[in-house]
Amino acid sequence: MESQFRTRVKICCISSLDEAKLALRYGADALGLVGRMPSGPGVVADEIAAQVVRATPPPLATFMLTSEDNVADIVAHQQRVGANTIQLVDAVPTDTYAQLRDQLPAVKLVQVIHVLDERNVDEALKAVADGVDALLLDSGNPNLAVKLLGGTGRVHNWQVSRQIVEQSSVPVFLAGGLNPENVRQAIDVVQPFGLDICSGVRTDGQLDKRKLEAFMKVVLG
Ligand SMILES: O=C(O)c1ccccc1N[C@@H]1O[C@H](COP(=O)(O)O)[C@@H](O)[C@H]1O
Repeated sequence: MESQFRTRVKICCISSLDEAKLALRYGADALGLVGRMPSGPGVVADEIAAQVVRATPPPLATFMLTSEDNVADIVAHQQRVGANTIQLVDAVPTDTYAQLRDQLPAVKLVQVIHVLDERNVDEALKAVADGVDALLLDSGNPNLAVKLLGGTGRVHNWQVSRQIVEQSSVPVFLAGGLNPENVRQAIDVVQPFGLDICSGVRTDGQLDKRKLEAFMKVVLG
């Protein structure tokens, strides 16, 4: 993206209609609904995710996080939830994006890249070349025996993320360990299109109004 009006915010790990309303009241542009995962704190039942999707007005986005890696399972997940955006949290075969576009033409595709080192720059640019609508750079490690695909509460190497932002022709979201204290620096260093946050605005797993307000104040001014 050459320019942006302001940094967009996705509030992730939404677990109820009340959390969705709170996030939207404080200015969220998108809500994240975490599907079944091998690990992580943010999973919500498909029925609740579908309720949140139905209650979310345009032009706001609903991101369905899926760890499924075959097209039929991803499409089935989307049809249960109805989200307008699919966030693929694991690597998928090259032709997956084209097949998803055929079957779900109105749904946007966001590929997560787990930033470990500079090799992830090529991985990110390949996903762009293969046809994703946006990238989301998160912390985690998909190479572990039990995959760590997000929701870590940890930051990664933002210099690598900055390189990806500079070279990507599609919008890039930054995630991983963001909070009200470090988000200003994250924006300055990485200059992402959008931010994505889960644990940094939560207390004991619940969306925390004070942390959310503090986070949004830094981002939106
Ligand atoms: O939250 C989870 O349980 C989760 C599990 C597997 C993949 C992604 C998950 N959440 C995503 O992780 C980012 C970063 O979380 P955090 O801010 O570091 O806690 C979050 O925004 C979700 O997109």
